[in-house]
Amino acid sequence: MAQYTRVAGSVGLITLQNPPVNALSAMVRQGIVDTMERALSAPEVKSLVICGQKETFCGGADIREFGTKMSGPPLIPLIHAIEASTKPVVAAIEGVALGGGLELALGCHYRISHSKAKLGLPEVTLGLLPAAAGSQRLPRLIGVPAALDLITTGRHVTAAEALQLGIVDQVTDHSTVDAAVKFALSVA
Ligand SMILES: CC/C=C\CC(=O)SCCNC(=O)CCNC(=O)[C@H](O)C(C)(C)COP(=O)(O)OP(=O)(O)OC[C@H]1O[C@@H](n2cnc3c(N)ncnc32)[C@H](O)[C@@H]1OP(=O)(O)O
Repeated sequence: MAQYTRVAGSVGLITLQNPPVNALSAMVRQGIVDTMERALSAPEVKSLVICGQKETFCGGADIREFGTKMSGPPLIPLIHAIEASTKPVVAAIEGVALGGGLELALGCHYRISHSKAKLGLPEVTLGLLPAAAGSQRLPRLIGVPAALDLITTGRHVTAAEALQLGIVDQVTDHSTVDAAVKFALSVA
């Protein structure tokens, strides 16, 4: 699921909650849809931050649901709705942003990463390609050669490399959520 709180007066904070890596289960996807709707319809909320609980952003699709019947809202329109949000959305990336987790972050307008975070599109290691528009958003953000490298190798990049490539906008050694909330206030 996803928890919604309002912080710093005008920032809607959406926290993904699905231990151990906040994977995008049906309940988490539904939680994102519900909390986004709540934040977008609240006039006092001017910008949003999406983070994961327990210092991990998101490990991607929930591998425990592989081979089960699809339920809950699909990921592609959900990420599109975030991208289309009239209120700026900032991803606060700690731990990992992998697969669908990075695709979710790529749909946000800005990404702030902790210095120890790892980001990547490891779908190829499962015999898949990024299917939630990561294969379009990543090349748009960092160019085709760098995106092709990440998509075809599935390698994880450090926060420092992600900053150098242009995947993230800022890296912090301190509280990523605090940095993302400050950033969200500045772009509201
Ligand atoms: C439309 C399609 C959208 C998206 C496609 C995808 O997202 S494909 C999936 C992409 N994600 C991955 O491939 C991530 C796979 N996981 C890892 O690489 C590592 O587990 C990770 C996250 C780097 C953590 O590594 P670490 O060595 O720290 O721990 P460990 O591998 O032992 O994992 C800890 C527990 O987390 C569980 N877990 C990991 N990933 C997922 C996941 N995606 N969904 C559900 N659960 C996940 C793992 O099973 C361990 O559980 P445990 O009960 O402790 O054994």
